[in-house]
Amino acid sequence: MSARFTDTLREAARDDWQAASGHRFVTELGAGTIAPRVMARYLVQDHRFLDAFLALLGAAMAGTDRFEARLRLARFAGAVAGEENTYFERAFATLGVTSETRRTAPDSDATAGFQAIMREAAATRSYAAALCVLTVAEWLYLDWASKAPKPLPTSFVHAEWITLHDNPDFREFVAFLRGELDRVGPAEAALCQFFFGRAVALERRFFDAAYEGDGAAEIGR
Ligand SMILES: Cc1ncc(CO)c(N)n1
Repeated sequence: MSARFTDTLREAARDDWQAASGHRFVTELGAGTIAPRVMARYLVQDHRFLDAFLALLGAAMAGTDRFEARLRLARFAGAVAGEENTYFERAFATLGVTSETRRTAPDSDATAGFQAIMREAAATRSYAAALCVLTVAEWLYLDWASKAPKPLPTSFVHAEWITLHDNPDFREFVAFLRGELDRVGPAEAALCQFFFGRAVALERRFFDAAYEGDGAAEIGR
């Protein structure tokens, strides 16, 4: 039995994948022990990630060769723009993150790296390249979220960040992305390896960044 294309991509990025999905951030989130300033710093950066992510979804939507795929991507974009975005607003209010902080906190290197790779993937006009970055982002989050200990932590700030990435619709969307990448990726295998591997490394750095910046970038308490 030959391995799926997406399994091959993940295997090639194995070290960074495991470091990200087993990151301290994930462990502390699942236990509900994460420091509020770490969670706040992460969410401020992730809200910016979401902006670039939506733009990349748009590129995939434009680039796909199938109507069914365009519909699926569009439905997901609706969920991200809707319920996921309101989570951020409620979490910022609960954590006491002001609009001033959200506006003025500098981009972390990982955030800037994600914005750059997403723009780069969109600029290739390759559906496969866009799919690689989207697949890493969603599959890796499903991976750690589905392993979170039960019962979930009591604060919605923690619990909802887990359930947003571990629910039947999200699971089905990851299966869709993988199926699409298995279908169109092999024709552009080298390009896919290039984007997939860098995106996994950025996921790891993105979690690292939540624990850095106890200086000028410090927010919260
Ligand atoms: C950095 C990052 N990767 C993946 C996801 C899942 O969409 C997210 N919200 N943030």
